[in-house]
Amino acid sequence: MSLSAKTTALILLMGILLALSAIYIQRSVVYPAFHDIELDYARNNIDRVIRRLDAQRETIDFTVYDWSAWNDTYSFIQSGDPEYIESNLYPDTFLNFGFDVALFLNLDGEPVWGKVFDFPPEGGFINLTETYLDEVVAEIAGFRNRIDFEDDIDNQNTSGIVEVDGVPVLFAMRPIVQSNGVGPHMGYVVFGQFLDDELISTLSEQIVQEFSIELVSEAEVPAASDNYMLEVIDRSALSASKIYSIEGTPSLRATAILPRNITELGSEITFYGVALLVLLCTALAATLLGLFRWMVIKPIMGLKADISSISNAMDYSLRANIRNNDEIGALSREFNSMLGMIESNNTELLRLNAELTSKHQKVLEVQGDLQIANAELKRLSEHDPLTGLSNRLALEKKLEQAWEILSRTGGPLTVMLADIDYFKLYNDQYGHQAGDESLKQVATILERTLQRKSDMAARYGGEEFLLVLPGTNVDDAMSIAASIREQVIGSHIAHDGSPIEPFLTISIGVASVVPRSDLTMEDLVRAADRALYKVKGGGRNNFGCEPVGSTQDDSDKRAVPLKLRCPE
Ligand SMILES: Nc1nc2c(ncn2[C@@H]2O[C@H](COP(=O)(O)OP(=O)(O)OP(=O)(O)O)[C@@H](O)[C@H]2O)c(=O)[nH]1
Repeated sequence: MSLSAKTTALILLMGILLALSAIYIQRSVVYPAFHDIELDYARNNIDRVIRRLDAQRETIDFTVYDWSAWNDTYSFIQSGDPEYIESNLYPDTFLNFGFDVALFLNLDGEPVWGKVFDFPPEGGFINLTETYLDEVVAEIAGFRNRIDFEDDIDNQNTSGIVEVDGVPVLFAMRPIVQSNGVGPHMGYVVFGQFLDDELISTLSEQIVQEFSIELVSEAEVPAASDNYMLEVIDRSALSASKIYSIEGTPSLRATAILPRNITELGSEITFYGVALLVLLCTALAATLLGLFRWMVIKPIMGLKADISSISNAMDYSLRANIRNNDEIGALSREFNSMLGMIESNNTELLRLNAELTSKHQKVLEVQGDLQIANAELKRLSEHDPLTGLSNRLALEKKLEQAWEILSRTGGPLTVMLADIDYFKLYNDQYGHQAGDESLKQVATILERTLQRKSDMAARYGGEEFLLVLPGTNVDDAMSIAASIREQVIGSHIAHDGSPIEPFLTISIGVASVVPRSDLTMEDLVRAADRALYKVKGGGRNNFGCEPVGSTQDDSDKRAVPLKLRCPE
């Protein structure tokens, strides 16, 4: 995985973690905070509704207070004078005060006068007295007992809500006293108002908060100490309810449906906040990545390209071109410094190598000289310096070798011992140096006559030569001996002192055998020597053969293979 990919993955991971953290904080901190504000707002609103209902109750109570402490009312409750009603309580009076119910009760709770009206929105009024008066009187009459006549006159009142044909009626009751506020109490004034949809709508408009009401009995009242009931309906609405109690008696449940503006606002803030955060993170990540690529990746790739080209060219005089004044630049400088060291080491190595090559060349030359010298030494150690033929040392090795091989293969081994006749006389007559020259001439003849590579001509003694012919049988050897004799004669090397011919002659003794364990090389050479001796004794300038035996005396007795028998 490249550095760039790793960095991208890391930045992405950090971005995701940041966004998740932001979402988590929004959910666990911001949302709950907004929700709490929303609940407080809901409580405040439903409290406003309750306060408005109570204000409505107080308004009715003030009016009742006004009418109950009025001498005309005091007289009316006792006399029942219709003049009082006609003068004061016509339907418009109800409308002006906003009342639907007006009752004047005697001390026993029976109505002296009472009316129930309904005022529809389209105008006019509906008289519901006959329909509901008895029911209203029956519902309200029991409230008289709540008035404490021992209390201050201002506190001698009661109010509440009763249900009339399913509609809540908010009312206030006070005892009727004289205008100066003293008794005795002559009866009760009750004014009431239908809490119908129209009135609730009017109250809602006044407090700019829609709400609804429903009657509750004490049994229905929830146990919650603050009587609030807050319930989330959905994402956009919240229901807030509260019990409206009058004089400690639960009477109504007011409910307001509130829009969840705060939550929606919080949701929007969260959404746009997270979106902005993600956007900023993305922009920041892209910027960081671009900077990282420009400041780190690009110089690294440049350094890598330089290293690759230097490595491929194997030219350590080249240098990396990154000149940054940072860690990568430092790396480049270190690399260049290393290249400098490699270059100087390389130069030194090349110099040492050239030196070694030169020394090696010299060693080779010396080796060549040594080989030549060795070869010359070998040649000198194995050859006679005068004639160039093999010397006795080489001859003995050759004989041993041939004897061993032929003893295994069963082939014949033939030797010839050649000796120049009357050579002492030659030296005496022509000088030692001329003798040396004639020796060389004879050696050349011998060497030229031998045809096989395995044959060898060696200088055996002063003017004596031994020829080794492995694998050559005695007949062929005799032919070779004849050839040598003739060639020596044919050379016409003047030898005036020779008693037999006026030129140089040679005598040759031949011996041949298939090597066996009961014979030795010495036996073979001795046989050739005997043959030579016989030739010398027989007049020289000739060749002859002798069979191989351990001694001269028993040589004739020794059985010799037929094919190796010397010719008669
Ligand atoms: N010039 C020369 N003479 C040599 C060399 N080696 C040996 N001689 C001589 O060869 C002669 C050999 O003589 P002898 O052994 O008496 O034999 P011969 O005179 O050849 O007589 P026969 O062998 O019996 O025919 C000696 O006089 C040696 O001095 C050599 O390297 N150069």
